Amino acid sequence: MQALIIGGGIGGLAAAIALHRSGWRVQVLEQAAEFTEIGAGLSIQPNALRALDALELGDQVRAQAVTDAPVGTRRADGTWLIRNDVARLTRRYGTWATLHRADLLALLHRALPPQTLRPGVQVRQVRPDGTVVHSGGTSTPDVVVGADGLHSITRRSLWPDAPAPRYAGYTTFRMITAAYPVEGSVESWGQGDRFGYAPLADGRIYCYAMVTAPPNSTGGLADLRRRFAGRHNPIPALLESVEPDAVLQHDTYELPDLSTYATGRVALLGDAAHAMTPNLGQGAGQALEDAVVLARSLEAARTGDTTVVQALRAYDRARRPRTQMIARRSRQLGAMADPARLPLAARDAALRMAPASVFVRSMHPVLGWTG
Ligand SMILES: Cc1cc2nc3c(=O)[nH]c(=O)nc-3n(C[C@H](O)[C@H](O)[C@H](O)COP(=O)(O)OP(=O)(O)OC[C@H]3O[C@@H](n4cnc5c(N)ncnc54)[C@H](O)[C@@H]3O)c2cc1C
Repeated sequence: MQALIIGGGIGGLAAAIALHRSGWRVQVLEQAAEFTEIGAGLSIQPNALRALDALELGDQVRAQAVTDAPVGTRRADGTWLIRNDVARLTRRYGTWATLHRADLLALLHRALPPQTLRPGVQVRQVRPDGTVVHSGGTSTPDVVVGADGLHSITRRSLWPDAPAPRYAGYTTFRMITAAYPVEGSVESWGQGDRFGYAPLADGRIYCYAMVTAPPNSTGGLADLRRRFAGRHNPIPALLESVEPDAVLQHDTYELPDLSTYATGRVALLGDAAHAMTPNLGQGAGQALEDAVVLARSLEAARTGDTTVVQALRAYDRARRPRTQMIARRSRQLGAMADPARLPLAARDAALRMAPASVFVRSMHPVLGWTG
């Protein structure tokens, strides 16, 4: 039984590992000449780490990550909005981790035999019968997995009526600064903007900012330094140490809910199925969960106990409600930061009325995945 995976990002490589381990012949087609990730950090929440454990990669991730750093949320003046008891959180939900995206991708890449990976091959069309037309010819595998991201050609080929990605209302900046002492993994909420920082294992700091703005309207590092100049420490210092070409800036899009993640012998996975806003740090985590569940659903098809079509329907039933719930919660959390929707005073009052941690509470069913 042969599985063809379109896209070699975190989701595609994780799916390839899960399917390869359960006995499928796997090919990953990746349009880029190499399997690479952008220069940014990644939060691995407890549920995502459990999915990596299911792929037998959790310990390698823990070894390369900062785990269970103190987490909290500050107001723009530096006073604490939420300060979490990390020991309690870890006991309740499991370990948190932050690592460099490239380290995670390299680790996934190493777990696959080289002959499964085909970089430099671009998919041009996926036909309803599961035939994949690409720059290297055509392929007719037993199952096709579209793990090709927000602008998925798999989705555009076979879900022609699916709604287009929509603008989430803010620009996102990501950067890695030089080593700097920080108190843990912190988010600072201002009016219409947020700034986050978290240590990486080598002492450097992964930073991100989200600024409410119309699309194509914000102007790079200079803008960012001006905007956060009066913010509490260490934010201005972190921004001073950033090299201009280390800043990744892009308008943030999310995918409206699809009515199914599977059609015939083709399934969507990761951002191709459910690209979500980054507020809960769950997009890659959900792609990892998808990969584990997809391989389990397809196991019965590999052994002949069910058909691929039925197995992919089971995958869709298992994954769509959860991923769409998480996308909704992530959107709601992002809306709290938008002063046009919730003025600052009302937001802080709402947060004060929920003293434990609205963030952790909103994440409770999200983190609770047991596979
Ligand atoms: C600002 C920001 C911060 C985030 N932070 C976090 C976080 O902390 N934690 C977390 O869990 N998630 C986070 N996410 C979400 C996470 O980055 C994504 O959900 C995840 O990377 C999606 O992985 P993927 O493999 O589904 O898609 P992608 O990473 O988009 O990979 C798709 C791959 O398919 C390839 N491809 C596309 N089209 C074709 C084609 N036609 N032919 C062949 N190959 C093709 C692409 O080149 C690419 O390699 C964040 C997202 C953003 C925007």
